[in-house]
Amino acid sequence: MVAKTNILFILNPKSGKTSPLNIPDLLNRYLDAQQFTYDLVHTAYAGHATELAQQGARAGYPIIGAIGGDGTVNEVARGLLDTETVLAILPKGSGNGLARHLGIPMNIRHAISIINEKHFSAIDTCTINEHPFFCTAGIGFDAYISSIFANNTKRGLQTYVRLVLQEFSKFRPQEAVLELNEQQLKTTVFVVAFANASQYGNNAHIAPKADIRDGLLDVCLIRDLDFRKAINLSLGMLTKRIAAGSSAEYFTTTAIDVTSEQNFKFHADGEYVGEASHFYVNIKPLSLRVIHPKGK
Ligand SMILES: Nc1ncnc2c1ncn2[C@@H]1O[C@H](COP(=O)(O)OP(=O)(O)OP(=O)(O)O)[C@@H](O)[C@H]1O
Repeated sequence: MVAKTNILFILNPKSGKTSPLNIPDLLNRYLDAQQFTYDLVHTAYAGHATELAQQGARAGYPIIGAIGGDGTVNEVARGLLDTETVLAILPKGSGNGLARHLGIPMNIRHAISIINEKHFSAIDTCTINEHPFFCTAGIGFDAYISSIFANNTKRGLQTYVRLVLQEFSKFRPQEAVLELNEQQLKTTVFVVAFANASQYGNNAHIAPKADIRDGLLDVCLIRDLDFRKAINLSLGMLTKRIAAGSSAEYFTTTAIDVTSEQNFKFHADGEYVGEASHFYVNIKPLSLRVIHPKGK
């Protein structure tokens, strides 16, 4: 008899919608019991998922599943960097940027069926000032919104859109110097987005051409925006046509430095990290194994 693969699932009970999904029931019904057994643990605090993932990898689980949103996926994935352990994602957040990029279904039952197929490949991973990210990081307006969002009791897309509309007119772009590909660019910055995957989540494609296995960061620079351009840009993100407009400029690189006189707020995978006046963002090619549908 072939030994079954034991999966450790790490569930963030705080992520996603208020109506709780019965995860054990879904796993018992839809995870292929011929192939797999599983253990399920809950996170007890922010950051716990990284500790649990590291412990799980050391204990020899060949697959560790993150059940939550992008914050949870980030925490689990950073615990699996430089290990052989394969990440699985059961999306339960509101954004689910990495899952969407990889073609993982938003429906948990269907996402479990992707695990049953056991198809995985390696993807690139990135860091911003030593903070790992897997989907996108950024400085400027998107990070400013994530800093307010972090203190908000309500999460989800509606809250996010409300905050964007409320804060847009208050936000002031800042000067910065970008250094990449042996060139310097002194510019006003509304947003610089560093994209490993194409989207922020919620199918908002900030860098539609980003390829998660090409060893390159896609850098999106938005120098300044008025309200009319912001509406066009938002529509462009949702239709993957942002690059056709004039507000966003794109560069590809393996590493980028950003310096400024004033601090910028920054986020990694949508979670607010803090402020800094110097950023170093780089990419580590094919450094994380992830389960995803074949052909994605
Ligand atoms: N038990 C816990 N109690 C409080 N916070 C937690 C707990 N476990 C994890 N967290 C934190 O919850 C935050 C949000 O998690 P996550 O991003 O997965 O969900 P979400 O915000 O609902 O999804 P999305 O980012 O897709 O909108 C993360 O920053 C994580 O550190």
